[in-house]
Amino acid sequence: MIEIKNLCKSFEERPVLKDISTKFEKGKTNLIIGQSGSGKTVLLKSIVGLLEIDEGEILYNGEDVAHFSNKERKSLRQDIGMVFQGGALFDSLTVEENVRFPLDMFSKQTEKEKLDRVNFCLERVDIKGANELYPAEISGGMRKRVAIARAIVLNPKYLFCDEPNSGLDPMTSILIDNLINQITRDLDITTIINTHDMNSVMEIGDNILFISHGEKWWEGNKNEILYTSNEKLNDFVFASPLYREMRTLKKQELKDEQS
Ligand SMILES: Nc1ncnc2c1ncn2[C@@H]1O[C@H](COP(=O)(O)OP(=O)(O)OP(=O)(O)O)[C@@H](O)[C@H]1O
Repeated sequence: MIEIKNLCKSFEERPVLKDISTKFEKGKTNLIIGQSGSGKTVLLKSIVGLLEIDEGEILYNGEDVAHFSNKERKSLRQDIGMVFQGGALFDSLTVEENVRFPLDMFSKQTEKEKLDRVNFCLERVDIKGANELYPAEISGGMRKRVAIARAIVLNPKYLFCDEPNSGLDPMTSILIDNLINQITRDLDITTIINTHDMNSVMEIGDNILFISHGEKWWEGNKNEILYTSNEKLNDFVFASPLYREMRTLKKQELKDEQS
């Protein structure tokens, strides 16, 4: 589990995150949503330690990272898998080399063990026979799968994904969402996803944090969001007639399940 307490972050005295507290639970898909520029990426980067915070606490399994020794920080870094916006694969490396990269950096496994692990992870994300291909030779959806395989190759406890569906068609987005959701449960890890995708919100949001202008406005799960009276959140999530329609259908589905 990851907990943040009273987190504040400014850039040149311009506050970007204002006193945010929340918990991201283990074995659950935690989503951060909010308008463009609301502070989602800054929050994610602060949690993984890519940005220094001004105030507050970031606790991994109850331990404040501010008090970690260098050794503990290094160990935490290896427990973190990241799927960056756009995938961020190395263009000059093959699919296999991309996924093996963290193993080459951090593990002392033999070549055979590394190859077995790479193939296991590629199979886990449903990619077979693409080991020798380069990122430019595969589709956007496959590149996301490779990025996920690379993110889980070191068996992380925490998985961070920044806009994993950006640039994907709706069908592929659903497949990627389901894959991340399933991996989160199978590996029992803490997953945090930044997203704009309202379909993700309604399908895989075990825990949803809504931020606006750097402030926490709402949190809850994918069922609770259907019934929220929070005006700002409603305007953001159910702005389009399509999503309002989807909300009606989902509410009916929930009623049917309960009766
Ligand atoms: N390194 C930086 N220096 C100065 N300002 C920054 C920096 N990084 C982010 N910001 C500012 O912080 C605010 C929040 O940015 P952030 O990237 O977190 O938004 P976001 O919610 O992730 O947006 P999007 O959905 O478009 O990716 C923006 O106003 C941005 O300009």
